[in-house]
This record gives sequence, structure tokens and C-alpha cells, in this order.
Amino acid sequence: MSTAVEFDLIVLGGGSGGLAVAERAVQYGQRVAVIEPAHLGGTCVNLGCVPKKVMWYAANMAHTRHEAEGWGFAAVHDQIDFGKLVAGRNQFVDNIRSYWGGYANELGITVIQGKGVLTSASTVAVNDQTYTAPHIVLSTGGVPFVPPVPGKELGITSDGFFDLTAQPARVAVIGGGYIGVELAGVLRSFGSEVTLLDMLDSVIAPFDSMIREVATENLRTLGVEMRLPFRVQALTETAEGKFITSAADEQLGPFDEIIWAVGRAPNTRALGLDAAGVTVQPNGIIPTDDYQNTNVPGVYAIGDITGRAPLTPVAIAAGRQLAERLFNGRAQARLDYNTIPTVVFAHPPIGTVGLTEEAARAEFGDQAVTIFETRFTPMRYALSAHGFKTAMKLVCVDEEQRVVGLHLVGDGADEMLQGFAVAVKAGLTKAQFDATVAIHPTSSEELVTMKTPRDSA
Ligand SMILES: Cc1cc2nc3c(=O)[nH]c(=O)nc-3n(C[C@H](O)[C@H](O)[C@H](O)COP(=O)(O)OP(=O)(O)OC[C@H]3O[C@@H](n4cnc5c(N)ncnc54)[C@H](O)[C@@H]3O)c2cc1C
Ligand SMILES: NC(=O)c1ccc[n+]([C@@H]2O[C@H](COP(=O)([O-])OP(=O)(O)OC[C@H]3O[C@@H](n4cnc5c(N)ncnc54)[C@H](O)[C@@H]3O)[C@@H](O)[C@H]2O)c1
Repeated sequence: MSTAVEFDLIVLGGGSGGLAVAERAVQYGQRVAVIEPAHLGGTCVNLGCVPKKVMWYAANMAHTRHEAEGWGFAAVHDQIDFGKLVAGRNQFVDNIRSYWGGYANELGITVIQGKGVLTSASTVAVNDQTYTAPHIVLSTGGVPFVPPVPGKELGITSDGFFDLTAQPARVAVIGGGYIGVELAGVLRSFGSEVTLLDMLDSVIAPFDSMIREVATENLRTLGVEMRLPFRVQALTETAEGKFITSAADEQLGPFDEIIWAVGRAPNTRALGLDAAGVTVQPNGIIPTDDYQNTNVPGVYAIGDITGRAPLTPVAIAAGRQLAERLFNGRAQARLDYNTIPTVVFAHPPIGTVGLTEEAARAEFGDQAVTIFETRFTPMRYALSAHGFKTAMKLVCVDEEQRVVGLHLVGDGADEMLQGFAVAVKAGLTKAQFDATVAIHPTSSEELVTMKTPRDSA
């Protein structure tokens, strides 16, 4: 091997977290290298949030088109040109990738193409070259997990979903978490027959119970067939299509595509963690303290590999805070992982910030918790034959009714949540919500006008 090339910071992984820490560090005058084997932008740009959101917008247009007749527009019955949508989406993703390439270059970040492997706590090998730095950030994200059942290779994952160039007519989605609910919604909105399975008896299990209930009702209204709970035993294929067999020997199918959406596995194998002495859990997660430190001084981990709130803005915020701490003298800079808002881009979307009712009761006790909630069909569907339900819940605690949880499902929930997340993060009370004049007619006005606590109604 040739002599090691020196940097101040080496980042393994040019995704959401890696690019964020690199950008901030280079702005503070550091010599920064980002090692990336695939495309800059990582999962979010290339195989996640961005292409997913394009498909979600297209699915929304499909809904609007179906509803338009009730509002006086001529009926349009054309099917979506899936190939055209995919081509446009890919071009959009390509533009973002190119932007990152140019921007990284402009900033002065050295991008090294290849897989990085730690050879010690301060050196990384990429192919035959060694690089060294006093600070190394691990931000290698994750890949879709596929359980080891017979025939598992007959299914695709979210990565494979983004490779589809034709719309599958009959689809099964295994896993009713974020990805399963989002992809099932998109495909069903385009007219595919969709069956959604989960091993649990509910989709989006970690969400508040009322939100789960209404989101499930909305999935049914959309026409998604649900099989809950369902334990997958094997996948098989005949000339008719693909089939799923349950542990109880029930068979579902035939399907044209089966999509695995049962979680993601951290990219921490073959990363040389042993050589550097970095502790890793059996599930591949790298534990960190509040400051993103691993157990080895000078080696940090951010983003999905840390197993905490695997979301793009979380990886970005963790990366920026780390750069502030290491390179801008802010010794206490760190990301507060509490009260992180998040949205499932379902049809309609689902949003949540803070504690569920169940978590608040467990933490504060039943006596301290007051719940305000509402369910309705919004005015958006006034002239439509069918309408998705909206539901909202405020979880308040103590005498002062501090709002510690805010949960939404319904049209506009995705855009509604960010502002209310500021209020929840700021620790505002129900009285302060109510002191804000409503905007009428909207759905969000309910969040500042709910008067009667649920249990006293
Ligand atoms: C289908 C889907 C939809 C999603 N939608 C959303 C959404 O709407 N909103 C949201 O907030 N989050 C969403 N997410 C999650 C989001 O994409 C991740 O939380 C985020 O990308 C994590 O950032 P990261 O920096 O940890 O990793 P990543 O962005 O995954 O980046 C890791 C990078 O490391 C690289 N790498 C791997 N091994 C090595 C190695 N040995 N050396 C160097 N580099 C390596 C990879 O190629 C990759 O580019 C979605 C995810 C998926 C799969
Ligand atoms: N909108 C967003 O912000 C967004 C979108 C997509 C992904 N993400 C992130 O990516 C992460 C991974 O998403 P995901 O949907 O893969 O995971 P997830 O953890 O959200 O959901 C996985 C689901 O699969 C089920 N499951 C697990 N094993 C199963 C099996 N063998 N058979 C049937 N069901 C099974 C689980 O019960 C769970 O409901 C999410 O946790 C989220 O943080 C975020």
C-alpha cells in the first residue's frame, strides 16, 4: 500500500448524515474526505424519501382525478403512464445527485469512490489506498432486510420497487410499517390490487392507537386488502404467479410482485469495526452516547446505523451538531432525540410528534393525562363520493395541560405537523394552543378549537 493520505475528517457514507457533517466541517476549514461506493445522497435521495415522494404526489393526482367528476369536471379514465412517471422521477433524482457532486466539489470536499474499511481507529482503506484522520464518522446507513424464509428471493424490496418500469397489477406487500403502508398506498392509488400483511395485528404499530385505527380504515377505503396478523412461511411461484404461504398453511396469491418491507439492516458488516475496536450490537447497530461518540475516541456514528429514529432530518441534524462540537468549539453541541416529528406518506398522510396516549399514561400516570380528540370527514370531500377520514389527538399532561403528544391522520397532515411540532417542542399548553385564533375553513383549526376532553364528554 502507498503512504496514507491525510485529512482532518474522514466520513464513511455520502448519504444524509455523512454529507451533512462533511459540509459543516469543510465550512469550518477542515480537510474532509467522503467515501461513497454508490451515488452521493444515499438512501434518501436515491432509493428513499425523494423517489418515494414523487410517487406519492403522482398517487395524489390519481385520487384528485377520480374525485374531479363530483366537482363538475369531465371524467378522465386514462390509466397512468407508469413508464413516463418513472422516467421523470429518475431524471429528478439524477439532477439531485449531480447537484451534490458539483456542490461537494465546490465546497472542497474530497469524494472518494469506493467502500471504506477501517484498518485502525484512525485509518481507512479504500481499495489499495489508505487514508488517515484524527476524526472518523461512520454513516453507512442501511439496506432492506429480508428474512430467511424459503423462496425469499421471489420478493423484491423497496430498492426493487424503484427499479420497476411497469405497474404490477397484483401486489402483496409484506410489512405494514412506514415503507409497506407508503408503497401499498401508491400502488393501490394507481389501480393495482394490493394485499398488505404484517406479523402484528396492526399496521404502523408504534403509532397512537386512534391514529392506527383511522389509518387502517383509510387503507380499507382505498381498497387495500389487509391480512393482519399474518406469519409468512414461504414464497413460491407457478405459471399463475407468486404465492405466499402462512405458518398456518394458508396460501395468498397469485401476485405479480411481492414486496418485502419488514425493516432495514444497518450497513455495518465488513466495515472493519473489529480492527478499530468499535463495539457493534448483534443486530448491526453501533451504540453511541448523546454526542454520537462510539466506544472508541475519535470514531463517531450518525444516522440509521445508530438505530435511533432512522429518518433523514435526524441523520442531518446529528451530523451538523457533531461538526459544531468537533470543529466549532461548541463542546456541548448535540442532537436532542426527544420530540422528533415524523410523517408516513400514506393516503392520506399520518403525522406524529411526541408521546402517544399509551406512552404518556405509562410515563405520567392516568390521573395526569387529558386527551382531546376528533374524527371527521374533511370538507375536501364535500362533493366526492368517498372520503378519507381525518383524526386528530392532543395528549396533554398535568394540571397545566402541557401538550406532550400531537397525532394526525388526514389530508394535509404532512404539511400541518411541522408548525405544531414547534409548539410541542416548546412545551406549550392547551390554553396557549386555544389562545391562537383558528384559520377557517381548514382541518388544522381543530387543533386550536377542541374544547371537551374525551373522557369527560
Ligand atoms: C423507501 C424509503 C423511504 C424513505 N422515506 C423517508 C422519508 O420520507 N422521510 C425521512 O425522513 N426518511 C425516509 N427514509 C429514511 C431515510 O432514507 C434514512 O433515514 C436516511 O437516508 C439515513 O441517512 P444515513 O446518512 O444514516 O444513511 P444513508 O442515507 O443510507 O447513506 C449511507 C451511505 O453509505 C454508503 N455506504 C455503505 N457502505 C459503505 C462503506 N463501507 N463505505 C462508504 N460508504 C458506504 C451507502 O452507499 C449510502 O450512500 C426512507 C427510507 C426508505 C428506504
Ligand atoms: N416517511 C418516512 O419518514 C419514512 C418512510 C420510509 C421509511 N422510513 C424509515 O425507514 C425505516 C424502515 O422502514 P420499514 O417500513 O422497513 O420498517 P418499519 O420498522 O417501519 O416496519 C416494519 C414492519 O414490518 C413488520 N414485520 C417485520 N417482520 C415481519 C415479517 N417477517 N412478516 C410480516 N411483517 C413483518 C413489522 O411488524 C413492522 O410493522 C422506518 O422505521 C423509518 O424510520 C421513514
